[in-house]
Amino acid sequence: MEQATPAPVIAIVLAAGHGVRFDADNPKQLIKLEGKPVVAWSIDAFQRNERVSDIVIVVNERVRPAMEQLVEDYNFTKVRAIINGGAERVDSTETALAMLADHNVPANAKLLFHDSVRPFVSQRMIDGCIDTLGEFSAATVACPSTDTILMSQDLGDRKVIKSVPNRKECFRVQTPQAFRFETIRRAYELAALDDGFQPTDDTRAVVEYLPDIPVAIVSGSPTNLKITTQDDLPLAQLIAHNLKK
Ligand SMILES: Nc1ccn([C@@H]2O[C@H](COP(=O)(O)OP(=O)(O)OP(=O)(O)O)[C@@H](O)[C@H]2O)c(=O)n1
Ligand SMILES: C[C@](O)(CO)[C@H](O)COP(=O)(O)O
Repeated sequence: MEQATPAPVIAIVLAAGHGVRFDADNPKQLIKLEGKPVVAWSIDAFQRNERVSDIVIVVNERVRPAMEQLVEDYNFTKVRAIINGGAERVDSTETALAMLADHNVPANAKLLFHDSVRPFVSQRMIDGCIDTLGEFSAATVACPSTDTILMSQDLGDRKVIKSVPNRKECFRVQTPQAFRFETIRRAYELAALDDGFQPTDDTRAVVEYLPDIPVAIVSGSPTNLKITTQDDLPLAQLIAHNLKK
């Protein structure tokens, strides 16, 4: 009997941002933690996972030379392509989707989109995303919110509270965000018809444009932090130090 070919598992590491909130003159994806660039920590997690078959890195022109060099230096053998992203995160995702379609990646491929600046993604989270795509066609890593979240609105020049969602139902979204290729491609096709679409993550495209598709939550961790501003550095350095020990 013919065996069905297993779906490829492709990690897409988004590293085309300019890090304006961190320091636009010092790309945060390349700063070193315990001597290793932030993006190399991220790529390494997917390189080490035996179920991940391929890695695509999305870059901008400024970081490209350093990225090409570190892929060689760290012997990241699963990296199949380093492609140019776009102006916003959503544009970088779209570029990756177009490239995968051009390469005839099958519709059932499992795609894991990851922020290059979340260097401490764990094997448990990566495996959790891959497993969850056996049951759901969309999933995201997220962490229960320990703070109560406020929805705000403008009142003149002040922000005031509009509503207070139940904290027990609030999560802080992280990455990886995982999808069957056909699902995320369809969501982005629909989103492309909407001029106002400017989400900060990929799950939102599914939530808004494919409302019948549930997006499963995979348990995240506060250590899977995103390096966004300089304030995140001391904690990132501490985590890196403890992981290296
Ligand atoms: N056009 C963009 C914008 C962001 N990203 C990536 O998406 C992740 C999101 O993190 P974020 O903190 O928003 O990164 P930046 O966009 O670089 O930061 P800023 O908004 O401060 O400029 C990062 O790994 C970033 O490199 C991307 O690939 N393409
Ligand atoms: C995708 C994300 O990491 C989820 O927390 C985040 O939304 C992307 O970064 P940004 O700071 O919101 O642009």
